[in-house]
Amino acid sequence: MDLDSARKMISDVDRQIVDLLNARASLSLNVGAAKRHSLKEQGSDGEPEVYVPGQEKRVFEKVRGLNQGPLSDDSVCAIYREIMSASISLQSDVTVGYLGPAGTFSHQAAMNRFGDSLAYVPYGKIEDVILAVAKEEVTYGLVPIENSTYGAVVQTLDSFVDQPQVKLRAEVYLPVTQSLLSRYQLSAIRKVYSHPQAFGQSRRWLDEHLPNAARVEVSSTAKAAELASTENYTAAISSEVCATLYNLDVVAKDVTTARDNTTRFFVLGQSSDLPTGDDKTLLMFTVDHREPGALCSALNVFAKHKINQTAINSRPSRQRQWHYMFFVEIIGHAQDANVASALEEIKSYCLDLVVLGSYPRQSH
Ligand SMILES: O=C(O)C(=O)C[C@]1(C(=O)O)C=C[C@@H](O)C=C1
Repeated sequence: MDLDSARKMISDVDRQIVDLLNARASLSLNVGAAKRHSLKEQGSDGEPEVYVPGQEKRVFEKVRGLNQGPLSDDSVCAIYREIMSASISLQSDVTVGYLGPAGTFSHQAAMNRFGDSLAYVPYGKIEDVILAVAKEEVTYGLVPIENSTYGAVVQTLDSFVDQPQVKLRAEVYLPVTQSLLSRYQLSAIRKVYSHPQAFGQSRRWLDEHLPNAARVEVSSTAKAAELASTENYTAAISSEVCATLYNLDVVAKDVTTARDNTTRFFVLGQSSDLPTGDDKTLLMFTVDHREPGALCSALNVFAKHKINQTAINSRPSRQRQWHYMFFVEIIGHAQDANVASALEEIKSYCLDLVVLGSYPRQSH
């Protein structure tokens, strides 16, 4: 086939693609209308949930299965990410809050999950993102919950204690590579800015290569890059995206201690999604520590109902001295029969129990 004929045929296919995209978009408007109608029938005049992670997971699985190439599955999914992003924005003006400024890993995770068609709102602190969701200032919020190298993000856990009404809607995994960014050579760097999590993930590299540089903690890795772009003899542990955004050089690429360094985020909203058959649930509770074995009795309830626990974290309760808030993640949806009965039973061992939400399990 010659060049002109190939381009002519591409142009014909483009016409069909645009028609099909718009046919799909019209159906998405029908979906939006149907959601509103069913809410009204239930007696609510609230706004329906536009972002439905369970349905998106089904769409991605479906298109992967349909794909015969030559496009890779990842390319097809990236295109579908944008199709569904546009579909969400047609149904409603959705805003997503994240820990800013632009270029943070939270920003990248939010863009990966929601695509280009939505409005993103940066906040200075994780607490402020969660508060913005609680006050319905934004439709959804995205916050980091744990890093595979450095562990739990305690600001997020503590903010759940302060805003227990927000609901988890989805989980997102993002591979994270930290780099040293600066306008200076390694030997000239006197001070390094970063977020405590990023310092934790690259401590060994810094001990070895910049043992005498002061380490100054700031609210995000993007903020660190912003500071390194203005202050003399400084550097930032940050992402390569920030090198471009803040006009810095990548002095050392990938200074992260562990390979496969990954951060997990939660998407927060006003409600959780319906069960998909492959979900996880995060609970938060305190137990009366004067009762011998109280925590053990509570956790045993899950074993009894054959429910797998995937994570446990604790934080000081900040209400009763030497009491702890436990965060337990289990396999299953709060509406699954076995989980619902376990939750009923566990209440008798807990001083307070909050189901923070259920969300479709994502591979990572
Ligand atoms: O099925 C829905 O609930 C939709 O809103 C449609 C749709 C899609 O375009 O496929 C769009 C957004 C949701 O997050 C999931 C799917």
